[in-house]
Amino acid sequence: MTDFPASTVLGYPRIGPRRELKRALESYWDGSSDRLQATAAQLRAQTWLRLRELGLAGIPSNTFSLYDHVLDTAVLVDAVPERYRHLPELDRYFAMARGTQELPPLRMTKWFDTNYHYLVPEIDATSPFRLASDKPAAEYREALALGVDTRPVLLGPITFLLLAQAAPGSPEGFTPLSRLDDLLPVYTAVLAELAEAGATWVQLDEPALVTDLTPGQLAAVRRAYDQLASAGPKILVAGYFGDLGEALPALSAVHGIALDLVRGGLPDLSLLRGKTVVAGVVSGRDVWRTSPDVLTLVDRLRPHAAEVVIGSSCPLLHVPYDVEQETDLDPDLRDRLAFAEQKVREIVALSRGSLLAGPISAPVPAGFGITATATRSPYAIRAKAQARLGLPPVPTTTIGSFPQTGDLREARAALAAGTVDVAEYETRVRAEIEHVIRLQERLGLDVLVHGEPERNDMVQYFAEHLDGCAVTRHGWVQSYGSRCTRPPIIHADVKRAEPITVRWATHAQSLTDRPVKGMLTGPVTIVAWSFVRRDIPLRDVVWQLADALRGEVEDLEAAGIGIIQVDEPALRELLPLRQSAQPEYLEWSVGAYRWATSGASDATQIHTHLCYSNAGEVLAAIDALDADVTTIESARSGGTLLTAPGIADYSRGLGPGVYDIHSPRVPDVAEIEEHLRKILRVLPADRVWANPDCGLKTRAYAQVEAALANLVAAAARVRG
Ligand code: MET
Ligand SMILES: [Zn+2]
Repeated sequence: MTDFPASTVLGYPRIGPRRELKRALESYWDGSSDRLQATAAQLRAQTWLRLRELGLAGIPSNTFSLYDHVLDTAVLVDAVPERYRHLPELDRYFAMARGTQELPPLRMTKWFDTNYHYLVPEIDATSPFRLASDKPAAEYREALALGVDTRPVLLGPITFLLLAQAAPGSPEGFTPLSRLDDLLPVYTAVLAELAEAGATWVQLDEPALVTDLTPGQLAAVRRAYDQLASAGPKILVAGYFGDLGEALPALSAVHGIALDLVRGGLPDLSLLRGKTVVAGVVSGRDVWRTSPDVLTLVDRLRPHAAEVVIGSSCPLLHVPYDVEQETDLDPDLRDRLAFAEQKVREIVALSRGSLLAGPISAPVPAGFGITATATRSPYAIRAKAQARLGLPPVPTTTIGSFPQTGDLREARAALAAGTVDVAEYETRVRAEIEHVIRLQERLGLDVLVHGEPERNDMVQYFAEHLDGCAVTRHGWVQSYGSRCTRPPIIHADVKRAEPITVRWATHAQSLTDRPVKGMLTGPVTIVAWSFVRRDIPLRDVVWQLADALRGEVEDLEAAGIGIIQVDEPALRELLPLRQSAQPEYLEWSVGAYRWATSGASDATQIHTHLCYSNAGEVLAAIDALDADVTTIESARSGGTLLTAPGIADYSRGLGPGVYDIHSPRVPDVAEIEEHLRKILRVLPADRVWANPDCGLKTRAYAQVEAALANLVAAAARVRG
């Protein structure tokens, strides 16, 4: 019995090979174009037809989203909070995604251990679910009209509910998963609609099944899939980013399972009997070529399953489109790479037994590992030495970046195109730094920043200046909505050839008497937001970066910079999905951070910054970082940090963000003041800092000036 196409991917990038979706969204939002839906349809068609042209047999649909697939699912099942309901359809969708001047958006957080962000659905105890959109069936029919019979993809009900949060005001102890039985009829209805439209297989994405589940949650998995398996189409459950473990037996009713064989191992093979198995052997999480050796895994599966299909380990959402566009990359490196398009070719070739071995591992010396232990003097001693900074109670500061203006982007493009030389470009950067310093002085902030105008991106900038890292020109990966990043590729041992940030920081400090914070990106974050070599352990790469940054910290200090921030927003992101692996990770990641920062003298104030944290979850690790001051996202996460157990005992400086920077909305003084007062009820005034949730680079100057003026005013009020 073989009825599933022989090769497939679980999903594909959707931002567009030239970021067409980004452009279409931005011009829709600013009202300059109404081509959004047309562009979206074009991108979908282009993807289906391209995948077919590449010879892929099983082509997915409904992997497209105007903003986020979790948000799409909330809209699909009508899990729309009351406050957005008065808005017409598309405005409502974007209000949930981005907020409006009146309404904050849904909370946003990271999708498992990736750098993709999803919007967190709010589920209450009683609002009925109903099928409120025909997006999956409409996209299925759209593809069919082009002659492509696709496999619709839905976010599975378990992952949807586990990622959701209880709506504000829900009864004590309420969990969204308790609404599963109310939700399943809606899924049954979508599946029936898809069957009716002609779909034979439907893929349900359930990455939450690779995390630790309680017996009650596992029972919910079984209940859900026992029911959905008979809804009409055949069901393929995709559990990616790890091992399905205990969840696999609970999926006994479904027709097919997609296994992530890059992140996870082979499961108990007896559980695959009679099933279609998609062998996810081509990695959707890195950019390295696949070896034909992976076919040995496929051979191990074959005798146990009804059929085995070659596939990607996860949706290809997290890799760029096409390595052929990277004409500037060193050809030896490029030969070792595969982006989405190349991965599809690999999958097709593997399914035909014709994948050739290519250069795979790095032609570089083996990495070195550092495992030094590093400590600074006790905090009390440091705090005394740092009193020289003369800061007021509740000092005001920002997280580092100021708006990246069109001028700056133009200057960078001109530099890349060679129409502006380095000297001219740097003159413009210096002028921008001066502008940012003057603005902060005018606003009355206490600890200033240089604004990061020289950085296109907080990770890429360091990758450009470190040996062993390469950057791409077109390798964009969606981060959220219209936002993309170009993850660098760490392909060899990392070394710092010369100081990276010192001249920008010292220029900024030369312009003012107030302290300027030096600004570095931490080792874990650089690794989390890059594609990393596979031939040495991740921890060794992190430690190599930590050693390079340690040199930079020492150089900044020697150049007279008294406050140095080492950002680790991705610390939690790399936290292994299974609890059993977390302590080891935290030990080496925290150790690397301390190695990077512990060369600083007592009088130098070390800051760190975290976001997307569910900070309560990693409070012990934050504490172990031993930074003098930690600024952290809080407003956007609804202030949950302040109720985290142990928060009152946190003994060093803490700046829970007082407003969300992801939204264009300007917070007023009273709102910020209220946030600060809440913080001050939990923490003593001599440890509290006033700052936004995160950097300001995605905002416009008008918003930033207004918001920071209100921040300074609010801090002044609480000081009194
Ligand atoms: C995602 S964390 C950002 C930190 C960085 N220093 C900034 O302000 O942009
Ligand atoms: Zn941040």
